Amino acid sequence: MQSVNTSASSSEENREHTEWQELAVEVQHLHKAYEDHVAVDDISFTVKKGEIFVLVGPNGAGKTTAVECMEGLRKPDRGSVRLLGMDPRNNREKIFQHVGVQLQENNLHPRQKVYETLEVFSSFYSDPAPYSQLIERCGLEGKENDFYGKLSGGQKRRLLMVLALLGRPKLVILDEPTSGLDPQARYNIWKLLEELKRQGTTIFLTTHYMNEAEEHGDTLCMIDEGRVIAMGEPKKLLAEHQMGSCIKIAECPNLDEKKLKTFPQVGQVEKVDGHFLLYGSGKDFLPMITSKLGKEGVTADQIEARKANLEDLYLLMTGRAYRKET
Ligand SMILES: Nc1ncnc2c1ncn2[C@@H]1O[C@H](COP(=O)(O)OP(=O)(O)OP(=O)(O)O)[C@@H](O)[C@H]1O
Repeated sequence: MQSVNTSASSSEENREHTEWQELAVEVQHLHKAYEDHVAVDDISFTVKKGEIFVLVGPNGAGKTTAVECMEGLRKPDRGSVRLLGMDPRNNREKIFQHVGVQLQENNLHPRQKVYETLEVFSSFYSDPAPYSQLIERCGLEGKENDFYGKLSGGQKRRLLMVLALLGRPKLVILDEPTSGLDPQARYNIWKLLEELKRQGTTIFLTTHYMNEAEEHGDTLCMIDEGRVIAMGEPKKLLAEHQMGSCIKIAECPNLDEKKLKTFPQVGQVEKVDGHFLLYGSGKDFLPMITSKLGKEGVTADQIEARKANLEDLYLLMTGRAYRKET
């Protein structure tokens, strides 16, 4: 009897240990308020080692606050954060050696040259990555002798990315790394992040670009008003919400949202600026709906069909109107 119990408990411990070893980030019941304004309201998620985890949400949703709590820069009111098994507020030195964090733009001195900044940051690590390769990958070659303050916004952002990667981190935390970058720079940054992922680096980032989240994210976490509203693999999230295809229909006197919702295989219906958006899935969804619409007097030129995407889901879940910020 005893040996069964021992083995059960040790297998339980092993399971927990293995689970823990597979996690790069664990955020549990995180809560943070600024005076009486709750910015992060009881959010929990885990990031598996080696994945790209994307946090999205409207302006003011609480992403940066959550990221700053994760980085140990803000003290949560409640809840816990573990990065590679460590509390970021109590293990700053160790975390710094293994977790690459993208600094804010105003953290660097404008009169320091790019190469001086890189030299200083390299000296913090026992085995830094060769910065010449990283600046080339981030499109900053030739800028080594420029003052930081003279770089463009996009170049500054790319330098901050290089600094985050200098220590060969196991985990990288990036707040809107591709924001404000031109399409070529975005493409190159994603190529680099995908390569790091293949080498085993875990990547956590926030973005407003839903196409990037859909294309590169292994797991997506959507927050709104400080709370998690959807989480999972992008493709599975779309499937769960029956968002395979989107049919845009011009408004027509015979149709309303209630009626459209009764059509077969329809998951979601939205009325936007003089037309309806009808989301659904199933292999005969498009021909069936087109035929049903034809019977209601809708002509082919009043219908547009396309694949539904994560931006559709995001807009559906977070709404299209601006929120009043408090
Ligand atoms: N230092 C602060 N003091 C008071 N309120 C703050 C502070 N920082 C953020 N807030 C408020 O907390 C809420 C969440 O802000 P946060 O910056 O975390 O959102 P976000 O999702 O990162 O937004 P964005 O996409 O615009 O960067 C907002 O309502 C914001 O006004």
